[in-house]
Amino acid sequence: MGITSSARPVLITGAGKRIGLALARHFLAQQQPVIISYRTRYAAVDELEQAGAVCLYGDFSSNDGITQFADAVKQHCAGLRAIVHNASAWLAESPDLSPAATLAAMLQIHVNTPYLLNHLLEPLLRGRGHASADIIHFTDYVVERGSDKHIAYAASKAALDNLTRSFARKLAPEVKVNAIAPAMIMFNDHDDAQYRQEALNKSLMKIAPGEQEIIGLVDYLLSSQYVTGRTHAVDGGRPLR
Ligand SMILES: NC(=O)C1=CN([C@@H]2O[C@H](COP(=O)(O)OP(=O)(O)OC[C@H]3O[C@@H](n4cnc5c(N)ncnc54)[C@H](OP(=O)(O)O)[C@@H]3O)[C@@H](O)[C@H]2O)C=CC1
Ligand SMILES: Nc1nc2c(c(=O)[nH]1)N=C([C@H](O)[C@@H](O)CO)CN2
Repeated sequence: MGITSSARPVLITGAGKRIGLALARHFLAQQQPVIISYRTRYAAVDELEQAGAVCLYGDFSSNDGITQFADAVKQHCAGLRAIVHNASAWLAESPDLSPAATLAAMLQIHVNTPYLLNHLLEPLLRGRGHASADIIHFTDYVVERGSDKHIAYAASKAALDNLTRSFARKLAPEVKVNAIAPAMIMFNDHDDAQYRQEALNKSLMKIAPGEQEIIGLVDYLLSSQYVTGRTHAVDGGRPLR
C-alpha cells in the first residue's frame, strides 16, 4: 500500500524489530502513516507492509547507504511528521574487532546517520508552521555515566545527545528536537538469568518495562507545542542507585 501525496508519515529507522517495530505498529493503529527502514527483512517487515507501512531497505553502514535511503524517502512523500532515530547497534569492545573499527561503526550509526538524515530530510520537515514536526533521537542512560564495556557505544550516543541541542536550535520553531535516554527497556533473547537479575537490580524500579514506556513518551513529545532540545530519561531511577 502506498502513501497519499498529502500524508506526512512518521519515519522510524531500524523498525523491523523490538522498540522500532512496536512504535511502527502503534502509529499504524492510530491511522498515522509510517515509513520504516529495515536492514534485515524480518517477517515483521512483511506484516508492517500489509498494515500499510512503506518499508524501505536502508543500510546505514556507509554514507552512500544513508543518502540512497534519504532519496528513497523523498520519492515516497513530500513531507514528514517526524523522524524517530531508533536504528542502533549495541557493540561492546571486543578482541574480534579493532578499537578503530568499533569506534567507526558506532559513530556511523549513532552520529553520521542521524546527522546526515536530519540535513537531507530537513525540507520535508519544514513548511507546516510552529511545532508541526519532530525529530527524536534515541540515546542511552550511559551517556551520563560512561560504560566500561561499551566505550565507543556510549561516546557515540553522547555525541547524538549533543546533536539534539544543535538541531533543536537550528530547526526551531518549526521542528522540535528531543532525545529519549532509556536504560533497560527490554532484554535480548540471549540474556541469561544472572545477567537479567543484575540488570534489574541496577534501577530503583527493578523491572524491564517494555516498549510501552517509550511509546508513551514519544506520543507526549509529538503532542507538545513547547518541549524541545531536551533529553528525557526513561531509566527506572538508575542514577539514584
Ligand atoms: N532495548 C533497550 O533496553 C535499550 C534501548 N536503547 C535504545 O533504544 C533504541 C531501540 O532499542 P532496541 O529496540 O533494543 O534496538 P535493537 O538493537 O534491537 O534494534 C536496532 C535496529 O537498528 C538496526 N540497525 C543497526 N545498525 C544498522 C545499520 N548500520 N543500518 C541500518 N539499520 C541498522 C538493526 O537492524 P538489523 O536487525 O539488521 O541489525 C535493528 O533493526 C536504540 O537506539 C537503543 O540504543 C537504549 C537503552 C536501552
Ligand atoms: N541498539 C541497542 N542498544 C541497546 C540495547 C540493545 O539491545 N540494542 N540494549 C541495552 C541494554 O538493555 C542495557 O540498557 C541494559 O543491559 C542498551 N542499549
